[in-house]
Amino acid sequence: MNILNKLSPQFKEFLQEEGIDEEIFLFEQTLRYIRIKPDYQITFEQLQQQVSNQILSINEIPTIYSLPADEKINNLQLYKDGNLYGIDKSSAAVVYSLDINKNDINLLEICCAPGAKLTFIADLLRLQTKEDGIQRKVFGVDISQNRLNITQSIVNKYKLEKFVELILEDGTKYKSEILFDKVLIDAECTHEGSIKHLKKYINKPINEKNTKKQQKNSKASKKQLQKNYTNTYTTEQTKANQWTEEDFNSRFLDQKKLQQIYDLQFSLLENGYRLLKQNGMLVYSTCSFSQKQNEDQIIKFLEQNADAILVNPFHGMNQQQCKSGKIFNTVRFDPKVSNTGGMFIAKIQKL
Ligand SMILES: C[S@@+](CC[C@H](N)C(=O)[O-])C[C@H]1O[C@@H](n2cnc3c(N)ncnc32)[C@H](O)[C@@H]1O
Repeated sequence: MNILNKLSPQFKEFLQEEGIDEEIFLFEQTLRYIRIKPDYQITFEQLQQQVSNQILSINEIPTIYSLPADEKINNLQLYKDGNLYGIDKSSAAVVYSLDINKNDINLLEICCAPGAKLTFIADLLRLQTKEDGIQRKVFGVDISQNRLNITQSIVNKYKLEKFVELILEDGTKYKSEILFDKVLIDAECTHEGSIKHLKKYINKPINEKNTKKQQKNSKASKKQLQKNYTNTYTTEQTKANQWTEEDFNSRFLDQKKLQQIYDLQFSLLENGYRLLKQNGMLVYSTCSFSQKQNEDQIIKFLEQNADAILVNPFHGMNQQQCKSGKIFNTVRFDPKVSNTGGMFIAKIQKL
């Protein structure tokens, strides 16, 4: 059955209002992506033998490879030993756009869990430290304890503890005594760019979408969240990517909740920028296709911050596989063009 027929009229309305082409949901991603630890010594022939004979090198981003979408990685020895990670190419590109180099000592990622980008950043810092002995760190802030627990276990698995500090905090309020060389804000968003995940939800029969157990969990975790935080609009289920119907509706269809997310994104941007050193770089990314959550946020931010300028996120990277955003110097990964999940990337320099 055509998946477009399964989208609810309200969801279609959301897509229309946000200027998102619903045909995007017809796209089937045929590739998945992996990352090899940057200093792990392995030849391409060995990767073909140990991972898949269909592995391909992604030339634009070092250490990233593609596999057919249905290849599993969990049983691979390289994965078990902590030398191989699963990461979408669009997420790897977000880290690549930070252009991490020897001058970067302290980095900050706000909205860091479950840590796909954070562990990539930490690996690149570890590599620099291996060369010159100078200790470096990425500070990861997230509002969800559950998701930070998952992040910590990934950090431990990949032995990156010395290069990562995790902080349970609202990213709009986080304060620090140091300013950061680079800041990544991988902002909470409506997530409809994660098409693979959204399709799983849309394809579920309606009675599976909102089981009693999920409803109960959802209520319990909502209470917990209300106890801990005041400004979040998501439940622990959505944060663990196990959406209930209620989560789905509130994420896309409730105008008040949508406004809350726009406000949250802008406050994250403001706070991240406040924590950035002069001449430092801030990258803002979301996995939403929505202009209101992407370009509009950046335009408003630039209007209010005279010392902020937009710079090209891809210092020399071949941009054939992604599209320009709706304003100059921003980038969009459009699944139909890039064979990845959706992603928006903007890079701002503080003059
Ligand atoms: C898109 S996910 C981040 C993915 C992550 N950067 C990665 O690459 O694995 C968004 C995250 O924002 C977090 N979040 C939501 N509201 C927040 C807030 N006010 N402060 C900090 N984190 C928040 C959520 O808990 C969630 O983990």
